Amino acid sequence: MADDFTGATDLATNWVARGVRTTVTLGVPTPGELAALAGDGGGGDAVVIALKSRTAPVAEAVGESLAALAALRALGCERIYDKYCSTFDSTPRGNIGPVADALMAELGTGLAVVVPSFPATGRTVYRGHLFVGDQLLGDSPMRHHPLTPMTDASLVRLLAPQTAHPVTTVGLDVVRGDPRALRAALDGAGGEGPRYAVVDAIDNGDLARIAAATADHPLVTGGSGLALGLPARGAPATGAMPVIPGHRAVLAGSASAATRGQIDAARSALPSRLLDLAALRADPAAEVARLTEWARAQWADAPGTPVLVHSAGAPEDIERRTPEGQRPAAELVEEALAGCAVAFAGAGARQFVVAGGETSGSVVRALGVRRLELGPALAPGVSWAMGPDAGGTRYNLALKSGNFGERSLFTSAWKELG
Ligand SMILES: Nc1ncnc2c1ncn2[C@@H]1O[C@H](COP(=O)(O)OP(=O)(O)OP(=O)(O)O)[C@@H](O)[C@H]1O
Ligand SMILES: O=C(O)[C@@H](O)C(=O)CO
Repeated sequence: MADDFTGATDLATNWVARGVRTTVTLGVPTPGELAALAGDGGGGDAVVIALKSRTAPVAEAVGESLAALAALRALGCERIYDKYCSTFDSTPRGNIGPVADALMAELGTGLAVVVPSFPATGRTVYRGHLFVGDQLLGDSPMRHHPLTPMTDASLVRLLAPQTAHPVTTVGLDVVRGDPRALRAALDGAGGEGPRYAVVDAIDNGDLARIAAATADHPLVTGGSGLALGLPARGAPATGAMPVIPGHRAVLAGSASAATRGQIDAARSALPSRLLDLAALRADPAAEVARLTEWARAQWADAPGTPVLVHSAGAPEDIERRTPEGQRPAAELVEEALAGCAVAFAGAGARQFVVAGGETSGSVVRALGVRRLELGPALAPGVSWAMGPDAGGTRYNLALKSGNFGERSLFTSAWKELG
């Protein structure tokens, strides 16, 4: 299970790359959807349930995660991967700790590894500290995140306030040493109550060692990198994803540095609009209608051209304090981009790149898409996918984590769709 929608396709991308046939469900499957998944052979070798729980109230995040666990068990899943952000996005109150505590209790396991490392995207863990490229997490642009500013890099200090269980570390020397010593360090059978082990990993070889040592663990937690540690089961398990013809749009509600770079690179090539927070506060529906008229005009002028709607081209666009008596910008932006998705779909858009996990959650829920099959990969942790809404209208969706992808992604992604 993943705590946001881009995280879900990120994990699925890595499993698919290792030859694991993977289905993504958007939200906890209903009994009917579970029956359909079971009928399709359990959805493949793995199922990822995408939640929108990263910034939800703690009790809601725990409740949704336990519901996801029940659904996965009903499908016969024996090993659970609790996927959170590779930059450990959370607040001192949660939700990473409370969710993992609840999963450990439910699964009756004595130890859960904590492995945010994802070297292909620059996330590495050394001596229990999380790096983003060359910077410690707390010095990286993540310190300015609108919802979960990350101002420390010590995973022990970040996790400890979120859980009553001890948080221990396993150093790179142990990871790279005798596999029996690594297994022993990750043995949760001590009987002293549950604990966490933050495990160092700075390359994919380290992740493979950790994956081997935890192969019989009922629960692992981390970013998606650990999935790359699985032995490959053959060629990447992408099916032949159908390309759904229709207009194209990029909806970027991520304010992360990589997304801002992608917006900057795309603005000279694509027609673009920055969301106007004042106009959204005055009349959100009218603003979405204006954007839709504008998009229609762009598609009429240049069929096949993607339009770009974004909420933060520069750090100054990020509203850090909500004006007295007003709705928070994050809520307005998510609602507006979800509204654009529905209205653009009504105008014939079928291919969307969506940037940001919370944003993707809002957009995909609004479109009513509940299940995705993965297609070609666009970048580490990012793939095209295809999913239908309740009425059977199908979409190609690339749900891009805020900090993932090359600068050119918003213009280059479309090549994969022909
Ligand atoms: N200009 C802005 N001012 C304040 N908040 C904004 C602004 N633009 C976007 N936001 C909000 O910031 C949040 C960004 O979160 P989101 O998860 O979508 O992106 P991200 O954190 O960059 O991506 P990911 O979680 O995949 O790393 C959203 O709730 C969005 O509505
Ligand atoms: O792990 C990551 O960095 C991403 O999948 C993510 O969760 C961003 O929301």
